Amino acid sequence: MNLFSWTSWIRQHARILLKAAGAEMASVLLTVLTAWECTNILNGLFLSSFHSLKETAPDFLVLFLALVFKALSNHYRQKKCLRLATNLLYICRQHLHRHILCQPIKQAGTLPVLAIETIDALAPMLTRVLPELLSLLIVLPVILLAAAMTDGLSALLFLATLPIAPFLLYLTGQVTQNASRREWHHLEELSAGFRILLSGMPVLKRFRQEQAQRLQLKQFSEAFAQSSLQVLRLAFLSSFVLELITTLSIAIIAVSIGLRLLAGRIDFQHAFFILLLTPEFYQPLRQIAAAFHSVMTAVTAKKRLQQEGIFQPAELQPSSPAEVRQKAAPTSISIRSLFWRYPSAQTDLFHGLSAEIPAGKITVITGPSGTGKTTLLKLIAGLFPACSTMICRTGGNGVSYVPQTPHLFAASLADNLTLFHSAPKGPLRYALRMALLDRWAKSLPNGMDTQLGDGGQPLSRGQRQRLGLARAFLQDRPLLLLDEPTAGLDRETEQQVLQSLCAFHRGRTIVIATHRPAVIALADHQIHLEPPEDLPYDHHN
Ligand SMILES: Nc1ncnc2c1ncn2[C@@H]1O[C@H](COP(=O)(O)OP(=O)(O)OP(=O)(O)O)[C@@H](O)[C@H]1O
Repeated sequence: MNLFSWTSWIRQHARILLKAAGAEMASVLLTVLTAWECTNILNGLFLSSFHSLKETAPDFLVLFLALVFKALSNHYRQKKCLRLATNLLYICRQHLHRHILCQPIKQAGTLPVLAIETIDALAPMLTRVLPELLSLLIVLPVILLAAAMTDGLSALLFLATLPIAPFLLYLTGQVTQNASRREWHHLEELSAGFRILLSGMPVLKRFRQEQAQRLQLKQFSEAFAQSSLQVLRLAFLSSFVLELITTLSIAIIAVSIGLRLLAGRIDFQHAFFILLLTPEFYQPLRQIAAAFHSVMTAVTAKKRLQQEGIFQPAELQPSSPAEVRQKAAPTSISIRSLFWRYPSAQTDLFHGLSAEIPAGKITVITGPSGTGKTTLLKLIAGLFPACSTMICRTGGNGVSYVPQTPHLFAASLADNLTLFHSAPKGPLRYALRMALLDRWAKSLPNGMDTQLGDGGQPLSRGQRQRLGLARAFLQDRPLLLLDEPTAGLDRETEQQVLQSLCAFHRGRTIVIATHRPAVIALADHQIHLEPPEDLPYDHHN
């Protein structure tokens, strides 16, 4: 994954990063202003021109405003970084889910760790480290410039002490990497151990062996605890060393200023100004050191996700309905000598099945119950792994599959329709109208924001099916696969749905598994499946 290939990542999030960088720039300029005002006030009150507090009032006002605006810009920058992190986690989870649905993950025991711990570990990288990296890039040059304009020697000392901390970070990073990798490995072992234990619990209980497993689980958790402690120890050590280095650097600069102040080679106002800026200069480095553990964890987590093959760089953008809404050539499908059986079955469901699905036409798959209509649709949709030479798709990419009972989430109607993507209102209304759900949606007290219960409560079976259809209309892909789309509908509603399908099908390929005569009558092409005794068969209409 190129999440941390900075060039592509920065390109994708350029706008939000620019806003965060703008806020950081404002914040550092306000820091310089605050330091200047502080020195001005102290200088005025104790050493020179001002005689009363009243005369310092304008400086106090500027100081107060600078502090307020600095807090606001910090808050704004933090908000932007949080948004980046949320976005990143959303994309990561989306890829993980896609990965799980497309190809089963080899070691199912690692799944909870991947889904929860590994992906969550990426967040602090953006919420804690990214703001500090931004600071590093913006704060350092600005403060260096301010120092150079005030006192050249201090600026030189800043420059000389600066590379020590990153060099140390690099060295500790090398050491910590292995420890962090071990920590993840033990966490995955522990999770897999739990999973196996839970799935085997009925058998273990029957043979009264459940207590015997405690020892192994104990070993797993101890190994994980040890490796976590090792990482924390290293992280603590690296933070301590960096803290020490930055404190020493601050001390060197403070001593140099103090000596020159005593010798009269620098005036109080400038010396105090530099002294106030010095901790600010090293602050981003200290923060990065404090978040060093998060960095190491995020780097290892990223590698772990890459190893699972969950991310491909080009796939990083979420595919929203709007993005998929592209005009592509309708798909044609060629099924050649398809052999297929469910892993748990004794016989082939398809034994040398051949059929053609022409582009831009409505094809129905018919046949007695249990002959594999649903399975064939799933194979075409790519939900089951089948050899690509057996089912060959040409034309536009993108499939919408509407199962017999579409899965509905305990979420708003809009989210159920868009599958949690954002979509403009126009296409949403169009999709609902095409699925004959527009009047019903309008009658709802909260319209599109109405919350549905788990499994789509309180929608009727027909409404659920039509909501599945509305999803497909919204996705607008060149190949539409429908499993019994009118099974729960009365004749009149069925006719209306079929009219919608006819209107929608122009330029798209539609494949419908059905028993209903009205749907069969609509088709341009038919594939009839026979029960397995009649094998082998060939279906060209
Ligand atoms: N997950 C599964 N594991 C094992 N066998 C399955 C699985 N799903 C379906 N089958 C079997 O595969 C055969 C075909 O099922 P499928 O649902 O594709 O048939 P269908 O023609 O769509 O049936 P219907 O018209 O009743 O919907 C059936 O014998 C079914 O029992």
